[in-house]
Amino acid sequence: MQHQERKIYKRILIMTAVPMEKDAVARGLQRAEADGFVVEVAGVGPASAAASTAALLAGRGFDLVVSAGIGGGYPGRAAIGELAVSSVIVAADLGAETPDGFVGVDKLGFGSARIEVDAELAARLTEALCVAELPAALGPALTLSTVTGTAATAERLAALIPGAASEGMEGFGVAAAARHFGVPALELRAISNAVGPRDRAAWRIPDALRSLERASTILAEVLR
Ligand SMILES: O=C(O)c1cccc(C(=O)CC[C@H]2O[C@@H](n3cnc4c(=O)[nH]cnc43)[C@H](O)[C@@H]2O)c1
Repeated sequence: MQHQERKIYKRILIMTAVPMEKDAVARGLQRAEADGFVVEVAGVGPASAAASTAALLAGRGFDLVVSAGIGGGYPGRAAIGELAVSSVIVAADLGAETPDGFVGVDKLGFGSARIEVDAELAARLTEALCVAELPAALGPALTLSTVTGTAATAERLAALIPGAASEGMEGFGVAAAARHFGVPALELRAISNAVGPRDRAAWRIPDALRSLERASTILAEVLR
């Protein structure tokens, strides 16, 4: 097996989209009696997330940024109430629509829609969550500006990004800001809904916030 270097992170910025996610993360960190963490609200969507994260990273000495919140889970990969840890963060709608379908920026040749994460940390966090009886999937975390609301789009995205585990609206924005400052990023989603046909009544936001709180305790323990 290839040896993966274990990096030590001491100053960690956690970006959530909304205050209720920030509060859940803060409760989890408090239970772990963690220090070195700052939790902030980024706003909803990749642009707001990137701008807020960049403003916080400028000159503040953070060495890891985590995008955390509730999210959609891809069927068969992450169920409601479970967790999803990013193996890579992907801007899934960054590209061009053509008569033959969607073409991503990588293929178009103007940048990349993928931001790599610290693979060793992602694997270690996923394992620690599972050991704590918080089922967690390790896989691509997709960022979209529009929440997926049809089976056709969910199937297209799952085929486009094999192994897609979660969907959110901020991860790539947070990670793009982190990359700009040379800081590694990770995404952690607590699943509130299945990615697929829109069924707002089936969303389980309180359950996902409870999972996010528990996962934040484990995140602090893993980073300690
Ligand atoms: O449509 C509604 O009534 C509604 C009410 C509350 C929240 C929403 C959202 O769309 C929340 C977006 C927010 O949550 C994340 N999120 C949660 N599930 C997903 C998803 O399946 N796909 C993308 N994003 C999701 C997202 O990161 C935002 O921060 C709607």
